[in-house]
Amino acid sequence: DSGSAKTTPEKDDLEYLTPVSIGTPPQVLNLDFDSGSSDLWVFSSELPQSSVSGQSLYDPSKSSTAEEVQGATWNISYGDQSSSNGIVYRDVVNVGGVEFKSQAVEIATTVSSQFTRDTNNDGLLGLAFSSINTVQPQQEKTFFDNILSNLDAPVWTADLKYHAPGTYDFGVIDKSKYTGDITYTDVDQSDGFWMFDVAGYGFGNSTFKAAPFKGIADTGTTLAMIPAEIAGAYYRQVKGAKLDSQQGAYVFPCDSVLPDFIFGVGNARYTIPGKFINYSLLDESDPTTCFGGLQPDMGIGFAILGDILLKSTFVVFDAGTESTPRLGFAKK
Ligand SMILES: NCc1ccc(-c2ccco2)nc1
Repeated sequence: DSGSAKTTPEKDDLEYLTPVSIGTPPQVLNLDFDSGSSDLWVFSSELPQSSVSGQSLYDPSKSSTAEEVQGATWNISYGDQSSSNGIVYRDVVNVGGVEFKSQAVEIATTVSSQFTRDTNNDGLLGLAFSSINTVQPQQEKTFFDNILSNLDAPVWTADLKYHAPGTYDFGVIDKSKYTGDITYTDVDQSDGFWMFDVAGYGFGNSTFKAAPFKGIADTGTTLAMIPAEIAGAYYRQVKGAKLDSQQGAYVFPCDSVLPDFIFGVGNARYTIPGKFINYSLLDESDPTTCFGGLQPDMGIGFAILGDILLKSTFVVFDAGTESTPRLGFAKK
């Protein structure tokens, strides 16, 4: 098998939403594919109306193939302090033409206010490792893990774009989506993430610094959270940039010309255009102050390489054959 699904950015590329068919007859929900977590959860008919504001709801009672997983529950909280929890069904799930007949579909009975406010996001589809799936008492597998043995190649790929739709592919590496060679690097899955070594960085007129740091490839995070000293050095190149202590984030005059940011994978070098790093207005009411796409990580011990970085490349998430997973990066 192989398949391809179009993914569409919300405003400012806050997140990318991908249609997923669930159940019989198919109920289509737009999910946030998240390589930083491992639960497939959806807004559901079991939520109180006060928690729903326009989202599409999965209703298992309307699916002839839905079966409740008796006694199973789930409960997840994310780095942005959002959270959700509920109970578990199994049902047919189809992503871009690739189908799994008994995927754990975790239906939300509670969602935090951030999710309620995010009106186009109908839930998340986790693509990190199944070892951090939150279902109890028996952990469930991710969609990728479930379909892996049926895929023509043990991979999924992300081709995210700046302010434009992109694609998530499963089981195939589409040569039309990148240029040059793919540079692969080993993944340490011990924390359940796609964690790898960034070989170093560079920006503006500074030369590339071979100072490696660990990071996770996280399609479900908007920005790139990098070591604080690197973020500080980058914004010192931007006239008028400052660390907004209230936000704990760098802001700068919106008319700033931001330097490109270079990151290394192995011997390869990739460029995040400065344009991508001029992420958005800090506040709709102040058109002069903008918010950076590169921000300091919160000292959690690794960088979080989210969409700001990923959208500048074509990324291969490779489960590997002798189960040694790896990440591939290519220019595009
Ligand atoms: N990194 C996973 C993730 C994705 C989306 C969200 C989210 C959307 C609206 C509110 O919170 N939170 C965490």
